[in-house]
Amino acid sequence: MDLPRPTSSPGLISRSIRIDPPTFGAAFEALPTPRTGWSAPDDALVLGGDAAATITATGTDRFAEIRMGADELFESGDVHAGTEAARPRLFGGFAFHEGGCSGSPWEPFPEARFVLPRVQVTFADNGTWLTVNDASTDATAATVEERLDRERTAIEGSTVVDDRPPRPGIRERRRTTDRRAWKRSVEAAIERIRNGDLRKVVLAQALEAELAATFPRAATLERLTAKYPDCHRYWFEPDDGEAMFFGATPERLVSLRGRTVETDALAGTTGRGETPAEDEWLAEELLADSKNVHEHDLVAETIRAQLEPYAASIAAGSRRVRRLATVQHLHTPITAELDADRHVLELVEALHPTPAVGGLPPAQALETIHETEPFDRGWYAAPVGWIDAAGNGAFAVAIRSAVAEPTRATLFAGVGLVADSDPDQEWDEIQLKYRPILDELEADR
Ligand SMILES: C=C(O[C@H]1C=CC=C(C(=O)O)[C@@H]1O)C(=O)O
Repeated sequence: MDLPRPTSSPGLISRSIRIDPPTFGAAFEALPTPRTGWSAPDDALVLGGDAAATITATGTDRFAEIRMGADELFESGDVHAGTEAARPRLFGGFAFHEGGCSGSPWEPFPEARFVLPRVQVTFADNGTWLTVNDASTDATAATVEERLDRERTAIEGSTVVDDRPPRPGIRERRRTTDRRAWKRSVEAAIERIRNGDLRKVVLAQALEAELAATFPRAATLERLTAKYPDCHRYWFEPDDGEAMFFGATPERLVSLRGRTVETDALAGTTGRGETPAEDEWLAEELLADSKNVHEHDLVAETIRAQLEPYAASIAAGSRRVRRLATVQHLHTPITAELDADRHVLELVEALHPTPAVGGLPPAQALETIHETEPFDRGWYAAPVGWIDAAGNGAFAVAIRSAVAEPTRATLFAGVGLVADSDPDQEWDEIQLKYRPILDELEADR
């Protein structure tokens, strides 16, 4: 952890001011690297640049280590945030597996990494805010305020025009898993399920796309942000290298505010129709389909059971259909009141991986994933989100995601398998789940 701070230091100093709203592109380009971003249906759009503090961790204790680092960072501070959305928050995520992030394209990504942006632009309901955070020993209110003035000049004076470069186009595609290998893997998993020691497993694939032009970061993220307002959108540039992990996920892992918890069971999928009537028909069919309902209910029941040890009460809504741009999912919203004050990372650790991305029983499912998938999941399908000084936070499951390098993108998508899954249908479902990112890579026609 990189937090030099003697006891005499005031700790974290944070100052915010309201600024004239820059365009997304101007703010993104003006921010120092490595950049971080977060946007959710009930939250402001936050763009972060550089790090006032970076907390990393590895292994089974990674959740507790990040929490200890956050508690230390937030222990004392001189904070004038101006608005709630601009208060100091650590943004980051975890690897799916402990010991993950070994192979390409994950080398630059630690197993867990959270960043308090040094410079942050927050597009909130009550205006656009510029924030400077500093946790170094020589920081004073005066140096932070001077930096804020300089950053304001840089962002408001940014000459970046909002020219939205075209989508890059794809020169070549490479799959980690061809159709034959996929069929074999799915059949083996189904056999294990039928033999009784596994109830459900989520198997994923990766797709590497060589791009015909440089990946346009700002334009892609701006388009994803605008196109998926109902999803959690996120991006993380690691300290080293030129990679960026990003995506727009419909799946919330957990959010905690005070003692109120909100989470979602999201599993069971069908496509979108050509017309509203066809959409409706597909949705009705999904709600009545026993394979999808079983796949979904395993997730909803497990989330409830995982929350139970922490909750004074839990309530689940009715199973419904959540319609997204390219797919429709079965969705059960779940809320809980905690029995005591807790940190959001306790809940993240208890819930990850839900059977929407892992399986049941967890140990057998993870073993099947390890044995079957010929690539490293890295941060795919893992928790990404934020934590604040009070231990509140919001985390999403990083699906519908990719790692972008200057001229290459690696996309990830998975499907839940139960006893009566069909390999061909599951293959098609994976192709649909690549769409949100692929649509941003394929050349404009
Ligand atoms: C694992 C993924 O989706 C999960 C979330 C919703 C529906 C799912 C399904 O129906 O298989 C998956 O459990 C993915 O998109 O990579």
